[in-house]
Amino acid sequence: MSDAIKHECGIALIRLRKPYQYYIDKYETPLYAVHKLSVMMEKQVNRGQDGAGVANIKIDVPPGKRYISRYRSVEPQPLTDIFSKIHKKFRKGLKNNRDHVNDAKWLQENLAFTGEVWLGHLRYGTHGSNEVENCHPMLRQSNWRSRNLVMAGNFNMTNVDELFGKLVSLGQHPKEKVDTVTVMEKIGHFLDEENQRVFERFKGIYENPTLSDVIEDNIDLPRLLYRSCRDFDGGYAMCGLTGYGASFVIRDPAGIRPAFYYADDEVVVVASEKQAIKAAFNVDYDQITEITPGSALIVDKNGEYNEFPILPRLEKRSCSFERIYFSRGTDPDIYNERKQLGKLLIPQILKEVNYDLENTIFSYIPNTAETAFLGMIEGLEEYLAKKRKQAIMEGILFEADLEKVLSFRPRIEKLVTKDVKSRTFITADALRDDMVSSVYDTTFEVVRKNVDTVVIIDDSIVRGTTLEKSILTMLDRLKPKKIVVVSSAPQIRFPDCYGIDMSRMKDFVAYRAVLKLLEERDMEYLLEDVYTQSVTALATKNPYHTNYVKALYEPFTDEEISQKIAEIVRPKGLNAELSVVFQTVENLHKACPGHLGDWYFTGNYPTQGGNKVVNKAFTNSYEGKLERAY
Ligand SMILES: O=P(O)(O)OC[C@H]1O[C@H](OP(=O)(O)OP(=O)(O)O)[C@H](O)[C@@H]1O
Ligand SMILES: NC(=O)CC[C@H](N)C(=O)O
Repeated sequence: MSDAIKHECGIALIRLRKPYQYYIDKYETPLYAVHKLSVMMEKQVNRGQDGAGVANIKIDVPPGKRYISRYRSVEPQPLTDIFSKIHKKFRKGLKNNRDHVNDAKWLQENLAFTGEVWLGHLRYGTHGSNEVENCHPMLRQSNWRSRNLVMAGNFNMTNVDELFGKLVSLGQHPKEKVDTVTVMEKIGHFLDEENQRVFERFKGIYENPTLSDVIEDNIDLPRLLYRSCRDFDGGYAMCGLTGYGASFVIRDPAGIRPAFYYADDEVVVVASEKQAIKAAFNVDYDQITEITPGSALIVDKNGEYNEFPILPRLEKRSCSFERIYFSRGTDPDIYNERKQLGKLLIPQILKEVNYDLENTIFSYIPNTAETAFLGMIEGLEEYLAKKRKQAIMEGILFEADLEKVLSFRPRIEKLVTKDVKSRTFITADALRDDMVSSVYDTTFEVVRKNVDTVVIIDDSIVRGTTLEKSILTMLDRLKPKKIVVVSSAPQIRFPDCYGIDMSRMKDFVAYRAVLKLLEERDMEYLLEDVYTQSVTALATKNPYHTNYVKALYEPFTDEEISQKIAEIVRPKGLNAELSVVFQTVENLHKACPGHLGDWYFTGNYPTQGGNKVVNKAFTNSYEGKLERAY
């Protein structure tokens, strides 16, 4: 049994900018923020199904009263679990106090989850087990309000071990090695220092408890974030709430992980996907802004907000896999990009079916690939329109021929149905084989036996399990002459380490194809060369400069690798001819020009840590180790 491939997480932050009473009066409910946060989180369930958490901070609560509330859950439906608990708290609290239902002061004094600052998180764990203790938001508590920190993030650092080492060298004694704790401790350490710095500055001028307020007003969050994050190497959108109610979201300098925000005079909200903000607040898309890479959106204690540049920006390399598969496809930009991905594949597909559209049926593997399929059909229509024009321009003599040309439509069928609306990709490998083989169903009596070619598009082929364990055998029962599998993503060749947790080389069917090619062509010495180079580099102080693994792919063309992939995923006993067509990296960039992060396809990592991870992933695989590379 091996680990599951994991994804990124989802974040949702809401800051109420008006007094709590305002929302009760205007929206006639004390649960305005609860409702909005639950919608934002529901719309991001695609980003995390391992667990979830919600934290809430009340600003300006008198000493002795609780002001931080939090629920986390790893139940099968964590959001339902959390939000039903919050609702229950309200029901219980108001049971004998119905008169107070619209009384903000009473509610804030007597009930949890009535604060102004909200943080929600959906988790796909990448570090640490799937237990409630590892769910975000995490708390770093103190009796000094301004030293409290609540954190949640969508992140993966390539250098967590180094970061952990630095904490130890600072004299800390962390009780855990979970990456979220490491990152939070780092920010927490500098929050403590910042508190101390401001305290030293004002201690002779103000007396306690005024001094505490002065500290809160003078904490320099951009400075503290710079000091904390300058050593981070990875992809991240990290959210933090301070005990006094200021909040921040900092995004990595290459913009690898997504983060968007919207603000008006009532709220400031942040989410990993635009669609979550749109669904909860129904604002225009052009009012939703991307947080600038390397910057932090900071909302102060008074609700004033601003973006601050924190770290030197790197070339923008936002994750393209978000666009291809991961994010919700209802975001209009993503929808169009996915359609474009399908459309751009048309020349390769036509070639593969010998331009014989009469004997070709087009279909898709649900769910994500549906949009690329629509684009593919649009591309076919455009191709046919050109053909018709050409026929007319060239002058067709017989009416029947012209009729045929004009009325011809591509043959589109829904051949595959997915019975469960869940993502198999994130299921543990051992369970996934079973799940994948039973989750799809197929339509019979549409394909003309031994005559038709079936072209079927999927968004991506990673391990090839979906094809091998299910789709191909199923389609073969329809007795097509040939099956052409089309991937709207290029070949996934290199590990990801910035969010989508694909860290083992042998998981990738493209890598397995290359191993076979090397073996067949007596070129296995290349493996040894790359191993020696990687081991040598990893032993030095600077293992970051080269991705040696690229050299293994270089001797082969994309087509040779695709052909070998087709051989590998071909189930025993398959009768149809089989070929696999992948998107080119060039066309991927054309379709998603704002998201040029393509390291899993090209090996060009957006931060230096990536090269170390890939070399390590390779040496692990070469030595037969199953452990992760970062
Ligand atoms: O090559 P593999 O390793 O099998 O992975 C790729 C498959 O995994 C995903 O399906 P999933 O069921 O997760 O999601 P979807 O319904 O959103 O397409 C994706 O859409 C591909 O079909
Ligand atoms: N997918 C993520 O962003 C994971 C966050 C963090 N690495 C965790 O495992 O909890």
